[in-house]
Amino acid sequence: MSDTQPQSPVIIYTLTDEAPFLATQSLLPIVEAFVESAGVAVETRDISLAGRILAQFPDVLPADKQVGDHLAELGALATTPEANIIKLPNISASVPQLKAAIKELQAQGYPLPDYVDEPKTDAERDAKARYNRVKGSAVNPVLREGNSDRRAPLSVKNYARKHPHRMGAWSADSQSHVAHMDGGDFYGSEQSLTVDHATDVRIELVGVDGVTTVLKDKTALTDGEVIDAAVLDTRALAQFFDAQIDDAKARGVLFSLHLKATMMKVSDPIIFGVAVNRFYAPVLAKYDTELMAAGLDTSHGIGDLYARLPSLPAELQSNIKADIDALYAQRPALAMVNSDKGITNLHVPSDVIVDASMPAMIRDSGKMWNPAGELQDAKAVIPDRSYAGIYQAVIEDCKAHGAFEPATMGSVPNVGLMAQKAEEYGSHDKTFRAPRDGTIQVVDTAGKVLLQHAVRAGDIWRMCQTRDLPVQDWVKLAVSRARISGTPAVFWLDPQRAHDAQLIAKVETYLKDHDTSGLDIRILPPVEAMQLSLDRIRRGEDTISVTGNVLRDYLTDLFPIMELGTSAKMLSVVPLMAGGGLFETGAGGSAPKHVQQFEAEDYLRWDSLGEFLALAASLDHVAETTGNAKAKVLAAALDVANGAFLDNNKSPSRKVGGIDNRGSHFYLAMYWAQALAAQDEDAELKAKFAPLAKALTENEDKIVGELIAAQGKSVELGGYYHPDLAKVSAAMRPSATFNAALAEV
Ligand SMILES: NC(=O)C1=CN([C@@H]2O[C@H](COP(=O)(O)OP(=O)(O)OC[C@H]3O[C@@H](n4cnc5c(N)ncnc54)[C@H](OP(=O)(O)O)[C@@H]3O)[C@@H](O)[C@H]2O)C=CC1
Ligand SMILES: O=C(O)CCC(=O)C(=O)O
Ligand SMILES: [Mg+2]
Repeated sequence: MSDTQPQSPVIIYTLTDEAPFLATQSLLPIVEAFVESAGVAVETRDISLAGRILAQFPDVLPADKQVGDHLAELGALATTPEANIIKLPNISASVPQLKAAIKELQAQGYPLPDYVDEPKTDAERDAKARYNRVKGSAVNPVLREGNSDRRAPLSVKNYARKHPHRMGAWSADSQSHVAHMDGGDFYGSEQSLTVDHATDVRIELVGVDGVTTVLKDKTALTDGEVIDAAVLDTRALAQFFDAQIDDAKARGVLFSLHLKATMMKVSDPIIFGVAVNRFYAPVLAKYDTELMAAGLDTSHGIGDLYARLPSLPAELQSNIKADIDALYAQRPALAMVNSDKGITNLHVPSDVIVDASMPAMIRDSGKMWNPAGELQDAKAVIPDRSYAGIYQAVIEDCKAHGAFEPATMGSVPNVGLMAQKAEEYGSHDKTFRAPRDGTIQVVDTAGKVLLQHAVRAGDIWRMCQTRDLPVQDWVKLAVSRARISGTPAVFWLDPQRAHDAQLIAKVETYLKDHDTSGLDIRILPPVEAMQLSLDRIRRGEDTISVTGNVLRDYLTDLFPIMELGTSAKMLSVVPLMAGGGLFETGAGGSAPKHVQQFEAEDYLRWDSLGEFLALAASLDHVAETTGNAKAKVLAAALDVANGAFLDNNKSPSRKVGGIDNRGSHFYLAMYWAQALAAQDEDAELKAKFAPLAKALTENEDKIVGELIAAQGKSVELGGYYHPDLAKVSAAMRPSATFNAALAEV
């Protein structure tokens, strides 16, 4: 870049999946029309599941069907000061989702290889290895080169207080509870240490048979990083599930399993599979030979059994189905994902994801849907003790004091340790299912054993890394948020946990690097931190939660869902350690059920407020880092527009006939143009947007009429994972009047 020809700042807007992707086809043309007036370029990059799959096969696809590896490109960009990325939620694919996406792409004429569960040839192994790269949470860890700052902006919090969402009432005799193991879990077996110099380690299994197998030959450790390892005893896990199945039956509550099989893509599908194996044990044992021959893999859910049934003789199929139905009569009822369609909690591992599923249960009086389509008390099974206790604390608090009140409750923003694949969410390449009995050990280049566990075949062992610079950055961010907001900040760390004990030492050291005078900064074990935060929100007081990567994920759905009704309304900023900015939109997912509704009735319920907030933060970042005064004016006007959007309650309503996502985008554009026309800081922008403000204001009824007239019929998008762009764009921009007004800018 030369001094004479400065490149214009670039905002990267990501193209993802499902509801946020659909919404983008309506919002992006608006964003472009506004942002380019500040000399800021908006570019897109495709990080959708389909895009990520295609990017793995440049050698297989014909030239006209090849796509670049946009994720790798953005991952590199995130480590530079120029990064300014708006990241929408994307699918973290389970294997059933991955297979469905591959099938769809093949049907569209992409000559992709199949995903073979048990590859036999080199070509099959190569294809599976490539597919594994896009499986699970494959995007966020690559882009998150910084820690996270998630909170409800004041305007959003005020809106929620003024228009409180409905919270299900809680009764003191609710039977709902959390069940976890008492031993044999990761929590109980964790070992941890801080390495005092950079080194490489090897992970190996020394078998009781005397044979040593290298599980991962090299992992680079940096000076001062914390490493830990833990093992989950899968036999203890199976016994635990058996006991919980019996207990749920005895108490007459739903059996419900809450894991993060998407993000914890190696460990949690195995745990999920053990639960499926135990719940359906009598049927799986009876037909073991046939089901194994059919290729059943229960870590993909009982849905995998139904998917494989067609390959069996008709009579066998109906016998298996009848036996499963008979088993349901003896088992506790399962919590349902979709009771109309008979989709249970154990069908697909990506349907029930703990960060969103537990808050939804707490919001609904501690109940979940039963097979009859009614709400019922549930046993929430969260096997590992590391984080299960926090949910039990919330349940007990609701039983004692009733549901939380959005109109009066305080807020719990979060500062989360996330950078450089911190903690469990970076452990996938170091997670193994023990192939044989023996000892798994972590050995450095000098031959010293740093960590070791005795394992039995089938146990799940994992190692995590937490680098030092991210910890320093996290402590700094926590102090800065506490200072700016004047709010107490609590580090949720458990001295009984080996890993947390190492972090506590670091936090105590690095807090001394900052001026903390007058600040209330504490370190508390998670359950106590939860209780303190709950007591305070009931009094209307705010408390910053400063947490590791997993609690960051859990708490930033839990508190927003209680406070705001949804995590879509969160501001979610990742100040990148290299100086760039990553602006995530909301804290939730991609809401697949919204797509189903759109296809059925041309109505998109997705709320893009998270995108609006991210865009304002991204423009602010442009202004701060490049001195672009027009970007500053645009950002300030967008803030005003977001306020008007909330005050006038223009979020999508839930049903056909109200304004949906597209209508909400029109209102954002109108308020933004009005705010630009009303400001006097930049005459050029004022002149440019005054005509748009006038056109949109005068045509409000006409445009809303056109947008509502489009609703109420089915829509065909030419694909689910890889829809036809022209069809989506046409469906998402049905108002000719609005489109024409935008085109004038
Ligand atoms: N950052 C990312 O990339 C993330 C991606 N995911 C992915 O999203 C998918 C679904 O995950 P799940 O755990 O079910 O989480 P979701 O957040 O998608 O679902 C929970 C519920 O949150 C509400 N919700 C979330 N965002 C919005 C929005 N913008 N507008 C309106 N409602 C919203 C809806 O609830 P209601 O109907 O009650 O209003 C939704 O059904 C998975 O594929 C997962 O991998 C998940 C989390 C983060
Ligand atoms: O990456 C994912 O799969 C989910 C991310 C998530 O839930 C979060 O960051 O809150
Ligand atoms: Mg989350």
